[in-house]
Amino acid sequence: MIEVRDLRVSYGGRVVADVPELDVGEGECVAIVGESGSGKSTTLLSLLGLTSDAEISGHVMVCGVDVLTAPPRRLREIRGAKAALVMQSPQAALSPATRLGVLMRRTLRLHGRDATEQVMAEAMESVLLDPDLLRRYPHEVSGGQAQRFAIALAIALGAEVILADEPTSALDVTVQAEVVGVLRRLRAERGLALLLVSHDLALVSTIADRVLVMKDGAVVESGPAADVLAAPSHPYTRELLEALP
Ligand SMILES: Nc1ncnc2c1ncn2[C@@H]1O[C@H](COP(=O)(O)OP(=O)(O)OP(=O)(O)O)[C@@H](O)[C@H]1O
Repeated sequence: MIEVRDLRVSYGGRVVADVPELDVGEGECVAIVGESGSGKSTTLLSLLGLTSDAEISGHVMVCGVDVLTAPPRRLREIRGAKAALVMQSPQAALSPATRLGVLMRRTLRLHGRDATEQVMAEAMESVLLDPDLLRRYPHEVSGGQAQRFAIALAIALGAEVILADEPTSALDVTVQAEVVGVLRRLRAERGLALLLVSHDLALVSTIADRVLVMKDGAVVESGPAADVLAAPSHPYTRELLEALP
């Protein structure tokens, strides 16, 4: 689903992300962790060609598309459809005067998909949301429901990969668990691949198969999540773990 080799992203000659290898297969979850400014979001965004001012080199395949060489038309085909981006604050991205159902219908049509009540209801049910919520405005749902709606939108569009940037850090702890539960379920039931950016190692330990630890733009450690989190080999990873509450 995602295959990255020797990815290097720079702004004004300064390398902000240098990722030698990153693979996410069907049904897998890989997490990129590291402190603020370490290059996590830049890495994620560059996988969808969303770093417009950056100089980028390397090889990036996402859902069969060679992202760094593909024409814009090919990139638009995967963005938001096969590969969906889920951001920290979904409510900020939802238009305040548009009901959720209207937004879902418009988005489906924009991507040339059927927007039947059944398709929309199934997408809502896949994230454990009542389809009746489609009648509500964004301010009438909770943060956790809005985040699950963002995931439902991705599912309705046929997403095979979700790239999630701090998807739970704007939510309180119990609601975080709901969102993580939904993501786990989608992996198991639909083989959804998940690339997760987070600074929250407790969250990562509950969902990720593999972890990449970034510091100052470089990958300082990577491997199976259980190994990296149980016995970190790099001092920086140990520091991150010690900083856990
Ligand atoms: N458009 C841009 N122009 C110039 N520099 C940028 C741009 N976007 C990001 N950077 C720089 O790239 C570096 C990595 O930023 P990035 O947002 O990827 O880090 P991060 O690990 O995701 O941090 P956070 O957790 O705070 O989002 C930072 O030094 C940032 O200032």
